[in-house]
Amino acid sequence: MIKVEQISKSFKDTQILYNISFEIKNGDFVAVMGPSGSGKSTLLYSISGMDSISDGRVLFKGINISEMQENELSRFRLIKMGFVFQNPQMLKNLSIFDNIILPGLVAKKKSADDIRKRALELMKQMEIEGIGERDIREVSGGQLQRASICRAMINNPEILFLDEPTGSLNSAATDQVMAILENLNRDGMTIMTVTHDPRVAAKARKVLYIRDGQIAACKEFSVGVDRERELDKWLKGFHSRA
Ligand SMILES: Nc1ncnc2c1ncn2[C@@H]1O[C@H](COP(=O)(O)OP(=O)(O)OP(=O)(O)O)[C@@H](O)[C@H]1O
Repeated sequence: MIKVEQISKSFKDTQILYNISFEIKNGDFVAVMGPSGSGKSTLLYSISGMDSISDGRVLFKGINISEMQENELSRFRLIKMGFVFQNPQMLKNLSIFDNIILPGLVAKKKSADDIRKRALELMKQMEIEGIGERDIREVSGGQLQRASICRAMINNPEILFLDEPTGSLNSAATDQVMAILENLNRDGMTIMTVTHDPRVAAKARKVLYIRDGQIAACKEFSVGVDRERELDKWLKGFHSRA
């Protein structure tokens, strides 16, 4: 689905990403791990076109998104990609429900009725049916994050990008978000998430370890293995080589 070809990224004179290449296949679940400041978020934003790249290219189903003009790219992102951040970026003057449907109304791909139906379906799936009319300050962090996932899914994107989706959540809320991601991926959603949490990464099928702006290692889990154990072993070995 996404081919990342030798991308580099600099902010002014500082190079952050070096010559990164990899592929995200349809239905993949990729977790990006690595030390703080290694370039994980920059990688996510560079691949998704939220940030420009300095070199290389990103192909989304063969389309070179690195060459798109900003207005074309923002429409492309709105329709094809869903985004979830560590701190849910919801509008304060809208209810939870209105926040969820907003990208649907902006995209105008479906009628307002269909968008509302889709929102209700998603809220049911994420088990937050009852909170639609609430203000965003009247729900828990976990509920708000689940609402952000609904919002990210409202236009039926082809890929979901998440940046530390559980970073501000307690352990129960983290479990719920992890279960949601696992279910979405099982239903065919392609997912790429940046995470510090090995439990979240263990839900992925593939883990990229970024160090100093490069892919230092990549782990693909075989079917049926205890992923948490495998990942723990892999990360320990990796840290000892560091
Ligand atoms: N807009 C920006 N302008 C300049 N430098 C930036 C910008 N965004 C990120 N950086 C720098 O790029 C480097 C990588 O940042 P990035 O946020 O990608 O790291 P990360 O691996 O996601 O870190 P963390 O795990 O702490 O979130 C850091 O040194 C950061 O200071």
